[in-house]
Amino acid sequence: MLQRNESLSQVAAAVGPVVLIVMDGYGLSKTDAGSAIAAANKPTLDKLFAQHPNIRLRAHGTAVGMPSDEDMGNSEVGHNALGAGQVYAQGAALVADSIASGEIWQGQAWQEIVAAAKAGKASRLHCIGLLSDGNVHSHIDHLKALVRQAKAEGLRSVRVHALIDGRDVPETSALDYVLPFEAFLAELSDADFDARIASGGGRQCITMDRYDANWPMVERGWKTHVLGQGPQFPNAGAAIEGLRQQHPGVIDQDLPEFVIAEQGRPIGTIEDGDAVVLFNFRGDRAIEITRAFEEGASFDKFDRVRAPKVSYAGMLQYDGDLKLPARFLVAPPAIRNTSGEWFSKLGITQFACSETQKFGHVTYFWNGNRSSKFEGETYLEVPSDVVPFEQRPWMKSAEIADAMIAALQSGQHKILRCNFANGDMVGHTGNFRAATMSIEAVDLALGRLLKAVDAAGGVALITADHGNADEMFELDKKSGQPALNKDGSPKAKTAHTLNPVPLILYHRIPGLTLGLKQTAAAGLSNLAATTAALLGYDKHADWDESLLTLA
Ligand SMILES: O=C(O)[C@H](O)COP(=O)(O)O
Ligand SMILES: [Mn+2]
Ligand SMILES: [Mn+2]
Repeated sequence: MLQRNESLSQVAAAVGPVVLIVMDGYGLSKTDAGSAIAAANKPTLDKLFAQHPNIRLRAHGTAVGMPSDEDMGNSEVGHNALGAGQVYAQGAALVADSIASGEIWQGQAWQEIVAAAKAGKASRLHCIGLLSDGNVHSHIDHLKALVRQAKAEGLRSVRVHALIDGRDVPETSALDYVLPFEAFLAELSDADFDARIASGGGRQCITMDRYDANWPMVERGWKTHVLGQGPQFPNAGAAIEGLRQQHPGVIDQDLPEFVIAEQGRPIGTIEDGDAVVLFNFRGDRAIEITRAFEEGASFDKFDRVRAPKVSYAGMLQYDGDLKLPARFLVAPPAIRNTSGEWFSKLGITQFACSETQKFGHVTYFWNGNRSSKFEGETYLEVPSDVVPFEQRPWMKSAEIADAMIAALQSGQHKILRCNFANGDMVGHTGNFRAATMSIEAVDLALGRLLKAVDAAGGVALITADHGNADEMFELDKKSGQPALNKDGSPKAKTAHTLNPVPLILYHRIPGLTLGLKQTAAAGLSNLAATTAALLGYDKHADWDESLLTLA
């Protein structure tokens, strides 16, 4: 149980609602070079930083449960840490460890996959997933381990369905992964074992939709991977080169689908009796394609044309409540005692809001990858546009602000949380000007929202889950200046950054002076206890400490 803290009782008595605002993709860069945040006109944020207590939080690497401090943060691990108040070894680390110890191969799930593939006509394993070392959704080393083990187990054939990244890694780096990987498969192949890439496409074009935003993307992936429909190429390297020629200027994540074929016949359609592993470990973008494989005749999201009877496994279980998928190779982190759960147990009402693209971030990820609500929680999803976000950099920031303001005015919620997707979603497009506008849109929304916080006598904690818009250009490691393309233009960066994020404490409650303490370890996981402190409670024993200070 969370205990009341007497020394905080005056604070709690003075504080109305507590508003938690996540500016997705808003990092604090060391330099203004290439920062869309530095370039943005953002009077509200400027004032917040100048006039209100603010500190830096660690939002990457081991501070959020990633294997190493070379790993950038991401929305899953960031929102898990924010909501759970603690840091768990995350999917990336759990899978790497399980492979290193060999435990993954001893597990029942893998054994069943091997047995099923062997029993099938083609002795074939399909591996679908994101082909990069981004370590956000997947890691190519995990895929290589799967292929090696498939051979060691005596399977005769592996087909890889490669989603092209360019979003968690440099924007046109596809061939840096595809070519060595095709060489790796060729080297492993022999008279008894045949491993090849069979299909693929840009991750923002096929298969990896999330939060039911765009099912036609998943349908396109299904047609590509399962039915073998799409433009044909002799191998994936040729596919990338060919598609780039056909679609000049299109970056990797947006490349259309491709199918590898011999004499006009796709080499790796998915058939009855095959085994399929989705080697992504992160859940949000893995759930829809998993449903397409696992659901029976009631599946109504698109016409599958043919639903092969396969043995399917996820690298992890993506949703523990929905048991999706039923079979998984590595157990996900068992995230317990989240702030959502404990505040709910205390009868504290909670409101969570974002637009579709980040809706699951403030609900499912926030609550430890749990898809059902805790008692006293109210969720509101603002439907996202289905467009390239560089065309609408304001996204739904105004509507989210409207919804939060209405929720504050209703007086029904004690804790309200929201996510502004802009800095991240527009940051991922690599479009500097649009990213600058995206930050300006957040600033405008924030200005309105904070007025409502004042009117309600509330306190706002404003933070982010990781950086993105803070570095829109690849920076030269030595000079710190933007790296240049051959034509002298700066090299766009689409991935997250390793920068810390802000935590700003905002309120205008008369007579109340609060501060934030900057500690060396201060990170996203300190937010839950800080929120509890504002409400007059000691933290849960599992949570990292509160950063609130009293004057
Ligand atoms: O899925 C994505 O869009 C990127 O891989 C990571 O972005 P997110 O972690 O901010 O969602
Ligand atoms: Mn994010
Ligand atoms: Mn992102």
